[in-house]
Amino acid sequence: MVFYLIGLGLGNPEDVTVKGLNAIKSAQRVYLEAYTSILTCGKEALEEYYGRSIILADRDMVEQNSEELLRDAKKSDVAFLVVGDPFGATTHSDLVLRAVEQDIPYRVIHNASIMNAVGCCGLQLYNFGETISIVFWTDTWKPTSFCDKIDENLKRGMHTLCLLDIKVKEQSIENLMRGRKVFEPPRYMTSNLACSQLLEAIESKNSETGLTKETMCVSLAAVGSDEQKIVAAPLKELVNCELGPTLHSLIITGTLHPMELDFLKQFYPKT
Ligand SMILES: C[S@@+](CC[C@H](N)C(=O)[O-])C[C@H]1O[C@@H](n2cnc3c(N)ncnc32)[C@H](O)[C@@H]1O
Repeated sequence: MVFYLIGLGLGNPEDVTVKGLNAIKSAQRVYLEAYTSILTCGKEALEEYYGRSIILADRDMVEQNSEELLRDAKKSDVAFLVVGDPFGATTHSDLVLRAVEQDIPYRVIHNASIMNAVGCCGLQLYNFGETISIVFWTDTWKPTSFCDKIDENLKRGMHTLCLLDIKVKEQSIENLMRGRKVFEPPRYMTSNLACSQLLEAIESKNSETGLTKETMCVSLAAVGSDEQKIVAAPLKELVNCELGPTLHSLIITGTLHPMELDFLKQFYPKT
């Protein structure tokens, strides 16, 4: 039988493909990968639309306990659902390799990913350089290495897609030390926080080259859903723009083609 990796797309339960839905309906067990991305509609809305109950698969289950996931996949179909595309940003290659090792046939059913849906702001996908991740800073840990990657992209005139950190099933140091299995509420980084970390990073680097507070950036919220919102402004202004519900992504623009610029104008903040 088959281990299916099925992309759900980005917006609503209806974004699943017909092929994906058929595989979900025929699978004996259905898992939802629940730590690299989310659909804001929640698991219940998916269950209702698919007519199937869904088991949430956290990072531990996928990375440490894949036997459970792949259990019986030789005898019956198992579906592993991933928001976006199963190979968009987080590739889940490990899981596929474990299925291959166990001689379990697998099939991938693709869908839209944030990696290509960002084209909705009018920037050409061809003009993007390396994608980066911006992580939540702490009081004592403020990595700025992503600035070098942004500068590398800027030198070549390329745009930079910044994926923003997601923290689920985090434990406070205190609970961890006491061995208590109590988890913090999930956190999804907003574009405002990403912009403010970037501004602080620029200041700490004290450099006038590459990324500056004047650089034109684009924030995208809830792409693909009815709440989708896009705002384009210089970094120093974008930090204060309200985007609405997460998930958010941020783009630092490189050299803008006149048509890209024209397209972006519709997303300038209304004054
Ligand atoms: C690991 S990546 C997503 C991988 C997913 N498999 C895909 O193909 O889209 C997760 C990050 O992508 C961005 N993202 C995902 N969905 C988004 C959406 N609908 N709107 C804006 N940003 C999104 C956020 O920055 C989020 O933290």
